[in-house]
Amino acid sequence: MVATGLDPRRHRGVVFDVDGVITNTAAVHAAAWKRMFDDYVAERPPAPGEDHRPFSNEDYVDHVDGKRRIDGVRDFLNSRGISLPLGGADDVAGAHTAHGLGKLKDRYFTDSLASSGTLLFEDVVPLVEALREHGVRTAVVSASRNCRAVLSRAGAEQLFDVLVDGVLADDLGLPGKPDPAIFLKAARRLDLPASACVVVEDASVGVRAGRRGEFGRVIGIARFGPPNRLVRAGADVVVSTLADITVTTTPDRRLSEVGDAHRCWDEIAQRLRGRRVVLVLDFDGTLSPICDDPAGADMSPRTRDVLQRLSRSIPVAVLSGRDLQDVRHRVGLEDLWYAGSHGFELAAPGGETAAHGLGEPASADLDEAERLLGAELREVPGAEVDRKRFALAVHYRHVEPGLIGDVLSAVDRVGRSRPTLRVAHGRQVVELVPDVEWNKGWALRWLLKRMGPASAGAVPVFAGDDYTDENALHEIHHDGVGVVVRSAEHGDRLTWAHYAVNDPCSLTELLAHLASLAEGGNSDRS
Ligand SMILES: O=P(O)(O)OC[C@H]1O[C@H](O[C@H]2O[C@H](CO)[C@@H](O)[C@H](O)[C@H]2O)[C@H](O)[C@@H](O)[C@@H]1O
Repeated sequence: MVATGLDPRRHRGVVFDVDGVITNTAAVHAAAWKRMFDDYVAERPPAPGEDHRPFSNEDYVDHVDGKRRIDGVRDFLNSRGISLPLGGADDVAGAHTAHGLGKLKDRYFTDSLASSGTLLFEDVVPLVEALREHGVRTAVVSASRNCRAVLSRAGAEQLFDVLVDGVLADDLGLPGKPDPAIFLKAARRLDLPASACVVVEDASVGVRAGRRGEFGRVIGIARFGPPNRLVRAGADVVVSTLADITVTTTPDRRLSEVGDAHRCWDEIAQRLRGRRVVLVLDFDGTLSPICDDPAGADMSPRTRDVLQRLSRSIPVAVLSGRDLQDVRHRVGLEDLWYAGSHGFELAAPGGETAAHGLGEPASADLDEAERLLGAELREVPGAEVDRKRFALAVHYRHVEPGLIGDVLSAVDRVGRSRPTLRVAHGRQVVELVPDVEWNKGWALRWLLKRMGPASAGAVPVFAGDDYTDENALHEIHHDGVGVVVRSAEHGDRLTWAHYAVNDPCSLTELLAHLASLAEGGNSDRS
């Protein structure tokens, strides 16, 4: 299991499940279920097709954990071939109906709650305080109708900004997990879109609900067992304690301090071996060496071969600042995913394109900026205006040093005068991009969600060279492997990367090792 980071600039809310995530009550629930089911099946006369073995931990995890009480009764009994009338809310505890058994379980639970010791896990308060310091809002969500009582016993009733519990869910007629309704209600009460919220869950049904609700990130927490079931359910990352979740905004290592990826290959291979891997790569300065003419950039045949080979074993995407069709054409491999304009649009293997729409409102301002800057910079020798669908780049690699300031201020002025645009910088290039919360990091997650089942729960590996790539390196800092391609232009700047290579050629050789690893062959370097 790994540590993971939340970035308050994009994760503006965190929605926690209660039992097993913030309170140590999963075991109390499990014991209450077991006592009720074991007594019931022991008394029930044997019948063909029915399985009367005692209720186990696996039964708790597979059929009951995270669900509404009535769904838990029904799903467990179904799994044993036992059918029971549903009954009604007025049934007495212990009546031989789903409602009656549910009520009995609830009585056992509330009786043991009264005598339980400390309920709040000790890693909860430090994380909630760190989130609050960074302005991240918090919610608790539970299918349990006892949620308020549990929080009160745990002394945590006032800790969170929003509470959505089983009582409210029933009043509103919200379906239980894996339907995401209860999580979406919490996001709405936080005044945030689901994409800006993180779900933290210990139950498979809850992880599935987070995914179905398209939350920004779904963190599984497996406090007492292996992470696999949560990974299978679609968790982006699985931690073993909330202390593994950090709230961070700045990198703390320089390019010179990051380990050479070739020398650290054994360590990288160890992190990736036996795991599913998704590879996302920047293009200019990463796959293709930087050259004087942006139109002349190309990948070596060797790099193309290695990418082709990789794409046979793992999903591979190229995520570029270039226009989508431009980068697709330059790489020229059909089986890859492509994202262009810094991830404002993408193409699946075969070419079907999609855009998430965030760039559209900026289109008219980009057209106007293209017209204005085209006219103004025509007189500046070497300045080159390069329009992509959702960005406008101005290259100044060939502008004499004394005039570069003029180019930068012209772009800055035009950008500032257009409400939908902002300025971004790259290698000898300044760009106007849609002024929305979007960058290569968000684009990387967007890609991963669309790359199909092979990318769900996989370890993301990303390589890039430029400032804009740092957003993607940051995004995967805690659950992936990030490689930066060093360059003299970038001196010794800070980076989120875990490893570095010296140039695109060296990256290609690293990717060749990755291909061997993905093919299951001997990936050790000779
Ligand atoms: O995200 P990327 O794939 O790295 O694209 C970033 C920009 O790359 C290109 O410009 C850079 O590469 C050129 C060719 O080597 C070089 O001449 C230029 O100075 C670099 O900035 C591309 O032309 C831009 O559109 C991309 O935004």
